[in-house]
Amino acid sequence: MDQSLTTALERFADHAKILIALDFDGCVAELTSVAADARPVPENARAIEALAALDGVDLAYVSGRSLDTLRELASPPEGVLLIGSHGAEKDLGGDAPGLELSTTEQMARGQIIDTLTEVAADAEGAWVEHKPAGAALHVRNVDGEELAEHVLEHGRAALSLVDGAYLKNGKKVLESVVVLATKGEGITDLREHTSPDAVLFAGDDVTDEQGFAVLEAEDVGIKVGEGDTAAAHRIAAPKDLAAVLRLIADRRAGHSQEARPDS
Ligand SMILES: O=P(O)(O)OC[C@H]1O[C@H](O[C@H]2O[C@H](CO)[C@@H](O)[C@H](O)[C@H]2O)[C@H](O)[C@@H](O)[C@@H]1O
Repeated sequence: MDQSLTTALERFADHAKILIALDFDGCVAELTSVAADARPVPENARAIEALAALDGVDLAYVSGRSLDTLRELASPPEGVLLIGSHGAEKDLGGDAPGLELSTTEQMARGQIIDTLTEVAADAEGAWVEHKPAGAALHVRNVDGEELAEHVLEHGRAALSLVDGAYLKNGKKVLESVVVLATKGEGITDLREHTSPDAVLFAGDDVTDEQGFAVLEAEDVGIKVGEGDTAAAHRIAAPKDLAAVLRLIADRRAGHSQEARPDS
């Protein structure tokens, strides 16, 4: 870990109340060719469990996955807050109703699924994930970069004819949703809900940039992997996240036996 990240994490860990918000795929879990096979890297899962047990720490997943899928794949410890569907779904621990689509949105979602299913039928390896607010066209298993990009382009063109379909690009995936929401809005909701002194957000994909965009001076943004980013810090891969989380947990556990510096 480079010194600037270590210094930022130590400063972050010393705040009395912190929020740690984590993307799932490509951040807590390695990317997999079968989307349903994604699971937290075991060291990351252990570090998340350790943090969840500490006072003054709120943990959250901020993911493009649906809430149901996120719960199943991530198996978050009790009390972890969940933002799903790129901000369109929330579980902040209360009785708030789940995502409810209007009749128009339901029709648009149906058209998105039909449109992407037709596109995928033309390309071996492509498949469509049905999601609460839309659908995702996956091309990770399409043979060849050029063909995969062509399938995504076909999807974008076909979706341009669907009223109310908003597009989100990701890693080997084109998502289309009927509810406009972002991870930035999700992180802002989490900040309002938990009132932390500082927020850490880590993510690997294009949609995570909207999360980094809402971070403030005391916050820490960590990009996982390669690519342009607004995050101030970077780690190479999901397996490197555990060291980040452990540093925070160890420093806070150490301080809990003495007075916390800023409390
Ligand atoms: O915001 P995230 O938690 O990172 O979720 C983003 C999307 O992740 C999933 O797709 C990605 O991960 C798959 C498993 O590693 C991989 O096969 C796929 O190519 C990636 O795009 C998920 O299937 C989507 O629904 C999420 O929106």
